[in-house]
Amino acid sequence: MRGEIESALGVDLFAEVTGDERLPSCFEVSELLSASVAAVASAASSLVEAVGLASSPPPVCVHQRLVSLWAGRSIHPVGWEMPPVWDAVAGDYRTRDGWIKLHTNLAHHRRAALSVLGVEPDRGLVARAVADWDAEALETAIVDANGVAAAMRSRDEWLRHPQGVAVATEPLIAWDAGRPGSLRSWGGTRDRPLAGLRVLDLTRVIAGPVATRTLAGLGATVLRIDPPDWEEANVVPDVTLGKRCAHLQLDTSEGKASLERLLADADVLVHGYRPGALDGLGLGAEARQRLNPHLIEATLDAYGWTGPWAGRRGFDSLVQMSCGIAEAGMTWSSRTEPTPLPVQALDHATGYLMAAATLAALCKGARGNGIGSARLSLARTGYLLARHPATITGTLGLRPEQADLSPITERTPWGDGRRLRPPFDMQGTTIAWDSPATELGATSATWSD
Ligand SMILES: CC(C)(COP(=O)(O)OP(=O)(O)OC[C@H]1O[C@@H](n2cnc3c(N)ncnc32)[C@H](O)[C@@H]1OP(=O)(O)O)[C@@H](O)C(=O)NCCC(=O)NCCSC(=O)C(=O)O
Repeated sequence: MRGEIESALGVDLFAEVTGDERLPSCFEVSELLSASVAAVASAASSLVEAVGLASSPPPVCVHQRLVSLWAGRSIHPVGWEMPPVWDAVAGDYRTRDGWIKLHTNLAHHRRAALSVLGVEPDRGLVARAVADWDAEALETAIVDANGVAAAMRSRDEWLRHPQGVAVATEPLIAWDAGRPGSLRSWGGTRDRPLAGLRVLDLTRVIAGPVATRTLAGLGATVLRIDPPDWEEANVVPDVTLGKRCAHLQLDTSEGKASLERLLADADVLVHGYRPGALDGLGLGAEARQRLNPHLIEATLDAYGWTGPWAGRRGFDSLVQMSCGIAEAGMTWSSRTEPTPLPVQALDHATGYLMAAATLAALCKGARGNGIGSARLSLARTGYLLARHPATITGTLGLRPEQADLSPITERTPWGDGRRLRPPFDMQGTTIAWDSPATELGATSATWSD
């Protein structure tokens, strides 16, 4: 696993991983997460050397227990509660011939699923309606209605499916051809290597936001943009740590002009709208390059960049259903219903790998080797994990102990909280977040107040 990540990234994974506690799974989930964070740590250390902040890459150390805990909830509220992870309808339902997962956390996706099923948002009504469908037919109908759902497939079925075939031929990290050019000097320090680096964040829910949260932990200024009506209450306290978050209506001329100004002054763009969505907003690759020839990009999608499902909306939990992970979990655990990974590991690993790819691209640029951008997908990360069945049964639960938590109280808009300690260390650098988690749209759409 480390070897594949190393060659995809083009950086030696020299970070030491400490601890051997593992999450329970039939796949090497904790190993995947640790290797992805080792990629971040190793690339960050290489960057410190590349930009002349140290004469050699500083030692880096990854804490497997903390990495695994970060894949659950990273904030531990004091006197308040995190909203539930799932809305009232989301979940696995029995079809005539198998299982389907409905992802209905976002209101427009819920409307799409319910309109296909022709029922009100009630689990019992949904279950009765789903039972009259075949899984793939319902999946297709919901996707055609711009919703999100995934039928449960076995790994063999996925490897034979045209999308599974396409994903298997994609690289873990697809680098573009690169272009000549130099980076703007952002003025990082040994303590905070990314201080002054501007990261524009057009990502949602977990995977992309984990990438930008990781860069913020190294000192980057991260500005996240969302449409004014976008809401992800169940993950916001976890993923907005260290970021500025602003609203922009990008399909208006003022909103687009604001984004163009932000893009022109950015160093990095991390995005996770569906492929083609930025083009639809008049901000396709050429336009972005014209606005900012120095811009490094890291992008993700759900199901890969080639094949019939390239462009399909998706989430980690759906990709796990499609690619055989939920079915393998069911057999392994002797349960009678789809059994996903104990955490949304495809999201977290893909997010860390996007952060690592950004750091590797900065390294390359700093060494005068041009400007490059990377593309990743949840499905390709899933393909990596599914080839690594666990040989040791993990037992780690997701409840942290006091020693796992930072002693500092984080003051959030929802109340005080304690954040997990950082999942890795780098000698001479403070891994920390300069601001607490915040509501979406809380700041102005500018690089500073
Ligand atoms: C997350 C999504 C499922 C959300 O789907 P959708 O709600 O249908 O969003 P889309 O990205 O397709 O965007 C819908 C449309 O809104 C437009 N759009 C986007 N932002 C704006 C703003 N600020 N203003 C105006 N319009 C906007 C965008 O251009 C699209 O236009 P049109 O193109 O004209 O429709 C999808 O973005 C996606 O599959 N992303 C790639 C994978 C990913 O990041 N998944 C979430 C992480 S996984 C995860 O965290 C998890 O498992 O949990």
